[in-house]
Order: sequence, then structure tokens, then C-alpha cells
Amino acid sequence: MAKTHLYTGYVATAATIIQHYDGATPLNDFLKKYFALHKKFGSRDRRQITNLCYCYYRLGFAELGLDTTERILLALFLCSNDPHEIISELRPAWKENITASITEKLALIGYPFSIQNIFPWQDEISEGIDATAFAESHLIQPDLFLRIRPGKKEQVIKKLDAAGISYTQPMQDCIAIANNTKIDTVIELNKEAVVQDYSSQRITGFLQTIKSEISNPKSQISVWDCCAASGGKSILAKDVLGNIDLTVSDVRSSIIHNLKQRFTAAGITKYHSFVADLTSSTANIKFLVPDIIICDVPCSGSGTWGRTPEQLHFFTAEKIDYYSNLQKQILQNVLPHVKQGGYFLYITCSVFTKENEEVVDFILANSKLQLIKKEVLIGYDKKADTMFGALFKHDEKFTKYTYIE
Ligand SMILES: C[S@@+](CC[C@H](N)C(=O)[O-])C[C@H]1O[C@@H](n2cnc3c(N)ncnc32)[C@H](O)[C@@H]1O
Repeated sequence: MAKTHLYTGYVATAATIIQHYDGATPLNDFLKKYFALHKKFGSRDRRQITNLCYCYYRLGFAELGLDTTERILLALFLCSNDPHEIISELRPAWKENITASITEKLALIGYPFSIQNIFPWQDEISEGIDATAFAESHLIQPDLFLRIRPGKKEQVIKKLDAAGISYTQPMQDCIAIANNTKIDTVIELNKEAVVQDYSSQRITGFLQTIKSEISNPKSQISVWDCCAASGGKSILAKDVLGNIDLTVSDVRSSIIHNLKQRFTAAGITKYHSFVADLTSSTANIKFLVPDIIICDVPCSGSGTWGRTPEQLHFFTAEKIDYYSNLQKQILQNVLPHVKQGGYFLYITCSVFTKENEEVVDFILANSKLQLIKKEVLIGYDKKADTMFGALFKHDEKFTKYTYIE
């Protein structure tokens, strides 16, 4: 009885939070503020309530007709793979099936639930994405991925083993660990390994293509990471391409500040940085004509909603056009900086055609670039993000960089 009361209270608190949350800030921040105001919740309570809220948003656009409490319990059942005390106590009829597949669970509960309803924009997604598998993946919390930096493999593995952290290695230099692992106390983040999603790490393939094409890989290659954020792709470029002449920029000065701290930890000391809104003319940086431009554009982030399911819940279809137009506006200003023989790497963490293939068509129509390869980087089968990359080359032969006077 006491347990029933406790767990009913957790569900009621989660329902209250959900009622007040409007998606304007990340759910994680909202929860932190909520718990700071409501000090009666201990760490165990906070963990349970947080999980209930996240599960609720993992259902996306499915079962919106249910009342909040019922939807939370349904979501918890579908998202749990191990026996769960709240389900055992509040929905004992479901208890035996907690480890069953989603299809089996759906047959049991008897709601008219369709997995596709979780993610309703099935007609808008890029070719090669399995719409049902992608929709279902939102029910599962993604893993945390580390990319081991060059020469650090042995020491990282030793430290993980010593700390008793279980991990898998889905790819060379890539480590997958449970999402809640406190890794920053175990390894030196950014120096020994960076936190970087599995699909983001696969951008390595594009960089290796460029490296293999450059006739004299010993000469210093100039790279402009034009939407750099805290520099994930820049550090990757440095690790793959070696001694590059790196320039980074972003519209947010605060994120460039974070990048500088991260670069210090990563041992990257020589680089140029500036703040720029690339939707405006880039006339004041017309001298910048690097060998490679990495353009990891602002996007819907729809390939990453397994990590932030609240964004799925609050997403509206108009935003797809908003981001597609923003990307094209940025490209109009950045594409003139691709030099003859230079490379342009376009990246999104979106699953939408309008942000991926349609933008590739836009680039081809508005530049002298040729498409070398494009790829949807599927992550939903690896508890990872899904991304998109397209590599272009200016149709002239690769030459050592020359700045416009
Ligand atoms: C997807 S994130 C980049 C992630 C980063 N490359 C990484 O690997 O960590 C996109 C970045 O574009 C920046 N951005 C958004 N609008 C922009 C604009 N108008 N001009 C330049 N950068 C912009 C955002 O601030 C954000 O940091």
C-alpha cells in the first residue's frame, strides 16, 4: 500500500511537470529548476520522476488522446526492458510482459497504438531510413559514445576496465557506454577521448576520402569549420587530417568561448576563431578561402530526438521549411568561399529530405561543386543518432590554397 502511494505520487508529480512544461527550454534544465524549488524529492525520487517524464515524451505523437497519467504508464511499460517496480505495482497485468518486444506489448495492452504515430512525418524522411524502425527507436534511450583520440586507445581501455565500466566497441576507436555513466571522473575528456555520437564519428569517412584525394597530404591543409559549436567536427578533422590550419566560427559567442576551453583540453592551441552570422553577407571574411569547408548546419535535430524526446513532442511541420530555408541562406554566403579544387562537407543531424537531399540539389544548382558522395548515417539500429553528410568538390584540380587578395 505504501509503495502504491509512493509510485502514484511519482506519476502525479510527473504529470504536473508535463502540464507546466512548454518545450521552450531543454527538459533537463526544466527538471533541474523544478527539483531545486521542490526540495522534498530525494535523488531516488528525482530519478524516477525524471524517467517518467522522458518516457512520456518518447511516445511522440502516439496516444495523445489518453489522459496524462495513463500515457505515462503506457510509455513506461513500452520503454522498459527490465522488471520495473512502478509497472509491477501499478499495472500488475503488464508485469510478466515487461521484457517482451514492442509488438508483443502492443498486442497485450489493447490500445489502438501504431508505432508510426510516434513520428508522424514518415513522408518527409530521407531515402534509406526505415520509417518504422526509426519511429520505434524513440522508445529507447540512446547510448553515450566516446571517440578515442589518436594514440590514446590503450590508456582509455585500461581506465574503463579499472573503473568496471562495461562498454562495446561498435567501430574502430568508438566506445559505447550506458547513457548515465559518469565518464568525466574516469578519463580525461577531450584529451584522451571526446564525447561524440557514433554517427558523428562516421564523418571520419568523408574526411578520409578528402585525405586520400589530396596529392600531397604532407602539406598543411586549411579547414574552416563554419558552424563549429563547441568544435566536435573540428577536433575530428584535426585527428583525421593531422596538422591542419584551422579556422572556426559560429553565430554564438558563448559557444565559441566553450570551444576555446574544449580546444585547450584537447591540446589544440593554434587556430583562428571568429563570431559570424552566416545568414548575412560574409564580405568581411572574403579572404577566407580554405581547402576544406565543414558546414554542420543548424537543423531540426530530428535525428537526435532519441536523446531529447521533448523536442519531438513539441515539433511542428512548419519548422522543417524554416530550417531548410535557413540552411540555404547560410549556403548562399558560404559557397562562394569554396576555392577551385577545394572541398565542401555538408552535415545535418536531420532525417528530413528538405534538410538533406533537397539542400544537396540546392548546392549543385547554385555552385560549381560536384557531388562526390552523400550518405544517410543511420544510427537508430545502434542506439545512436541518425545524420546526413554530403561531400562536394569544386571541379578544378586540388591545389595548395590561395587566398583572395
Ligand atoms: C549542428 S550545430 C554544429 C555542431 C558542431 N559542428 C559539432 O560538431 O559539435 C550548428 C551550429 O550552427 C550555429 N549557427 C546557427 N545559426 C547560424 C548562423 N546564422 N551563422 C553561423 N552559425 C550558425 C549554431 O550556433 C550551432 O552551434
